[in-house]
Amino acid sequence: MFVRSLGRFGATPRAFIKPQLLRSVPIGVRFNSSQSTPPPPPNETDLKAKILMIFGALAVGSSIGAWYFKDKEEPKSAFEPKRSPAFADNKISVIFVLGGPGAGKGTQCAKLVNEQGFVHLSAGDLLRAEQQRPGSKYGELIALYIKEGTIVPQEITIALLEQAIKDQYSQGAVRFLVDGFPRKMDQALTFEEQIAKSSFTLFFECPESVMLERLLQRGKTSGRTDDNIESIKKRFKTFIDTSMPVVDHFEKQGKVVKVRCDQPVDDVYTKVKEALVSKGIN
Ligand SMILES: Nc1ncnc2c1ncn2[C@@H]1O[C@H](COP(=O)(O)OP(=O)(O)O)[C@@H](O)[C@H]1O
Ligand SMILES: O=c1ccn([C@@H]2O[C@H](COP(=O)(O)OP(=O)(O)O)[C@@H](O)[C@H]2O)c(=O)[nH]1
Repeated sequence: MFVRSLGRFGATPRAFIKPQLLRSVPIGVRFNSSQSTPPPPPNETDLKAKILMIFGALAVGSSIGAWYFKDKEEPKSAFEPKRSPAFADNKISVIFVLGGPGAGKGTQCAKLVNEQGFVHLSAGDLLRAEQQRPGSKYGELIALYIKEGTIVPQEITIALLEQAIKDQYSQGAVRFLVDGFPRKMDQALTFEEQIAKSSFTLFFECPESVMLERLLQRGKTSGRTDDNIESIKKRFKTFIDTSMPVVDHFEKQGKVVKVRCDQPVDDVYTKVKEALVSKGIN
């Protein structure tokens, strides 16, 4: 109500200025060039008094308006628009895949794609592709966030994911593994509100020492700007401080299945399949 009042009165005080008041302002610049001599300068005390009168009228007008409208609601449409996700009513199923950097999310997702017909969307891959897309206005920004191991503003990542899901959906895909996302609470809430509810989160638990070793190893060939010790330390910190609260959030809803991943790839995969079965996915 307060904000609405400001919008109504604060932005349009002119509605309360009487036209005759405007006309009576002795504006010195309003000088008729047909006059041979400029009119005498207005008396200063007179000028001040009139300016004060205008401000007074404005204040009184605003107060009267505010009082008049104070109990009146803005007219409501008969049909209040309902905010619902782009993919409501279980049109698609989305599994979030989370875990620390280097936990093996991408590796396991790739196996699920081959064997179970999921579409794998890695938020990190989408961001890296956007970063490299010629003409992207977000390229530099994304590069900076990735190197620093921080989370790219959600608007960018969610727009990329939404586009990718829509593209795939139009080709018939309905089962999605959304890998490395959501990494921050705002992303989790926005995605579920605007795109689709997640079925559950597959969370990979892995000791930091194992992840560090894997990332350093990956860094020898990945060409990634963040697979180096400085960036890795920052990524670990972001994971604990910013991403773990997301896992806790979904856990409270009973929507997390955890899998330990400090074992050989195929052993981890066996447990991944068991985890999916426990959630009704075969
Ligand atoms: N279970 C595993 N055992 C050993 N190495 C693994 C395992 N899973 C993944 N890796 C390797 O560790 C690195 C990180 O895996 P990746 O799937 O890219 O992790 P994430 O997507 O979580 O960052 C890759 O080089 C991958 O080959
Ligand atoms: O939703 C996301 C996912 C990824 N990233 C950025 O992309 C980087 C790499 O993420 P990716 O999932 O590719 O790699 P991982 O850290 O899991 O190995 C992260 O550190 C973030 O800087 C992001 O900002 N938002």
